[in-house]
Amino acid sequence: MTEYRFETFEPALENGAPDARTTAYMQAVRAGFHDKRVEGEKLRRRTERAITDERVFTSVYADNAPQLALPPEIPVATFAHFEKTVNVGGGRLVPAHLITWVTVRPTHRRRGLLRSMMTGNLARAAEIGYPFAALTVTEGSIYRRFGFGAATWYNEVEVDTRAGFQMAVEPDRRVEMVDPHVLRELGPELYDRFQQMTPGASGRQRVYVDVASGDLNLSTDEEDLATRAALHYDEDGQPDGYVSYRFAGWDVKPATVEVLDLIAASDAAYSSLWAFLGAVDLVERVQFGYASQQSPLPWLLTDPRRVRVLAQSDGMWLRILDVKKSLEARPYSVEGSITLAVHDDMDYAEGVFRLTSDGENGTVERLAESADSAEGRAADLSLGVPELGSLYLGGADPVVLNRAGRISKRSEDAAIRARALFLLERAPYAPNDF
Ligand SMILES: CC(=O)SCCNC(=O)CCNC(=O)[C@H](O)C(C)(C)COP(=O)(O)OP(=O)(O)OC[C@H]1O[C@@H](n2cnc3c(N)ncnc32)[C@H](O)[C@@H]1OP(=O)(O)O
Repeated sequence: MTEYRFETFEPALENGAPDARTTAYMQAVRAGFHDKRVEGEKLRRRTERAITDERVFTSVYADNAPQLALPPEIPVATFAHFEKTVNVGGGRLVPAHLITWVTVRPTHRRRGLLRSMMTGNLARAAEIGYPFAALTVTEGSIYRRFGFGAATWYNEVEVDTRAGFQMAVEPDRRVEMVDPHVLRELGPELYDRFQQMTPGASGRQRVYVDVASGDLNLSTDEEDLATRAALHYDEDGQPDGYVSYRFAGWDVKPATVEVLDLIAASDAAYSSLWAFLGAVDLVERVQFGYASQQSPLPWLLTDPRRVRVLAQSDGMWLRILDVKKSLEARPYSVEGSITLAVHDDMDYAEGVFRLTSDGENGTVERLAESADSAEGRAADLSLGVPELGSLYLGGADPVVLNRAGRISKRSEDAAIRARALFLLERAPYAPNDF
């Protein structure tokens, strides 16, 4: 039987190049996601970004490799975690444990390596005291078993900008084109303002700035000279939003602009940036992969049918580790109280909890250790920890989850009361993966 060795470490550069352990890890991740090998300067830059994001790597090594097989220094499985804040509503930014770069080599899959890495990692996150962990997924069927539930969603949209594109309410159009490099500094500043006003938005990794500013084309790993950018200015002449985009090429029909990033720290910026995109000549279509599901976009246009949703995707999945901390961290906008019986196979969130809101803050009292107790049987709602993750930012509707049999209610109006309690000022949205 293969023996496995687990090692957790920080990526590092040595004499300007990633050290051997980091290089081997990065190559294993690339292989796990079917990406080309990267070497030299490109590998150094990728490693630098991981260091900037303060990612912590876990590698799993197999103890033996037959002749000609990949050498034992190349991990057979990888995992990474890092900390970023997540807006849990009302501009409250909570440090969260983010998980990424989970791969297992095909010849070692389904032997429990993901399970080992995940259970060990979540245990450490809970011990440190994170209220929740989060990840974005390649497949929707993997992470529920570890207690994660989808909590934010986004749409891939395309907008028909041919003749006749018209704004329903004329925006201020205080938009100017800029050298995309200005976003190296300005992009993160504007993103911070956007994050502050957007429930579900998490601190973003370095790669998003590099793409928005044209420093990185993800397909070539090189600078992208096709990147263009525009800023919106507020009444005082200060930037409060940007769009970064590229023309898809003359071979693409209809002529298309691909939005790389669109970050608006005001509604005026949002509508003026779309008005700008709709006015780019020789272009018939604008595509954006990370549009909010409940954005004002269709309402901005005289013809809402010009916005077509090409795909819907779940974004961030949450794993509540501490029910009391999580529910008390977020704000509430209505007064009320509800009891929740939460089932958690991994035990972190198991129990019966009473959430009471004064219309602003919530307090949580733990009524019983087990959801299968008498208190649990009397609770208003009974649900699994993944469903609690989905409800947490107000993104999933408890009435719908109840209809799907994913949560059960003990009192007639419990799901409707939960809906009102959990709703935040905006639908949760994060314009990125991690
Ligand atoms: C946060 C992120 O990084 S998302 C990226 C995830 N990675 C990828 O998609 C890369 C390609 N896939 C892989 O590398 C691997 O197949 C992984 C990481 C998804 C799974 O790794 P494995 O070591 O095979 O998983 P492991 O053996 O620990 O399985 C644990 C459980 O998950 C289940 N499982 C594993 N992969 C999948 C899957 N793709 N779909 C559904 N269930 C899965 C297993 O059946 C097992 O179920 P059980 O608890 O009922 O026994």
